[in-house]
Amino acid sequence: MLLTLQNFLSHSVDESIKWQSFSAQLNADVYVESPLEGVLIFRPTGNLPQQKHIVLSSGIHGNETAPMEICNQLIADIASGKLKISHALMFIFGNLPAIKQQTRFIEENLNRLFAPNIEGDSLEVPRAKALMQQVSAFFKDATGERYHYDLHTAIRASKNEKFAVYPHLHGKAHSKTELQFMSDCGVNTILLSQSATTTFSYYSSRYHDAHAFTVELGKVKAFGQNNMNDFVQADKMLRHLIADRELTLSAYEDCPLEIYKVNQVINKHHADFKLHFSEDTANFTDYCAGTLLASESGAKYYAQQDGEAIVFPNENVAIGQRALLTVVPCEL
Ligand SMILES: O=C(O)CCC(=O)N[C@@H](CCC(=O)O)C(=O)O
Ligand SMILES: [Zn+2]
Repeated sequence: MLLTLQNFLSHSVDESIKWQSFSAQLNADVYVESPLEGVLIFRPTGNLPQQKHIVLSSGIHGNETAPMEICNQLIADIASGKLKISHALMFIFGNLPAIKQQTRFIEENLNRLFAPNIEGDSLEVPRAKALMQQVSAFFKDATGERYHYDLHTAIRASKNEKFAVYPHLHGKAHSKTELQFMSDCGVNTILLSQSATTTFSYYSSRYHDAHAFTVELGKVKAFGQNNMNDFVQADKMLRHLIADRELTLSAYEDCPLEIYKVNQVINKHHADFKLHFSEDTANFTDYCAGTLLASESGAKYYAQQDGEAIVFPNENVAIGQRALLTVVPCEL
């Protein structure tokens, strides 16, 4: 089992290994179980009061490698005893066939399928259902706070290299502590979503009352091409979160946060959907009010305010899906 945990990612995508669930006492302090392919749970031995329940997911998009490499190393270090744990932890490698093929998804974007009543024929639908079941079971008995950081990397370069989407909270207050944690991870730009979505982080936030974020740690690169120095701060803070009962964070006033709110969610309705800026335009490039950003049969989409910036532009998404977000600076 130790061998498996030294490279759980490889184990999860190795077609020559017939996957089997397992559970075992890892050492005197840690119990480990793998209830589903690509899913691993560590629990501290003994009933620690107020322990956190923390989900770290990566590979929800199969080509976003840096977060998987970070999580794989965290797992290996817990397995070897180098990294102690103070909380219940669930690691998820999301879209295993897509990870094997080094592609964003196989048939459908997994990160649009996290809705309790999701139905569909794609390869990704049963995986989304199984992951929602796992997360529900994990959070079910949590007495302390719940957390879910869904770790990604973005297709485009970004003016603000690391950023996080804070799912819509339906009137609940945003957590300043969570923003301090993000900032200490090197994630200084936060997008406040203004509507319900079917992303994994929204699912955990909405249905499990977890502190949840989609965290964009940089730009997509192939396995082995990531410069792990780019993730030192995030890695350090994740280790601190995992190992210590309480977090020590920078004061909110000292966090160099840039907060934006989503202004427009622009979905693609027709095959001729077209962006009106170049392919190498970085996320957070901003425009003057009235600039044409995108068009398709029967519709033109403009910047509505000076300083409105683009995020996640992608004209190749499936019809009906989000092709562009626009964001504007705001206060919390
Ligand atoms: O760079 C891109 O265009 C996409 C990067 C990515 O996968 N982003 C997530 C964001 C999810 C959210 O809005 O919370 C996604 O599109 O699924
Ligand atoms: Zn992604």
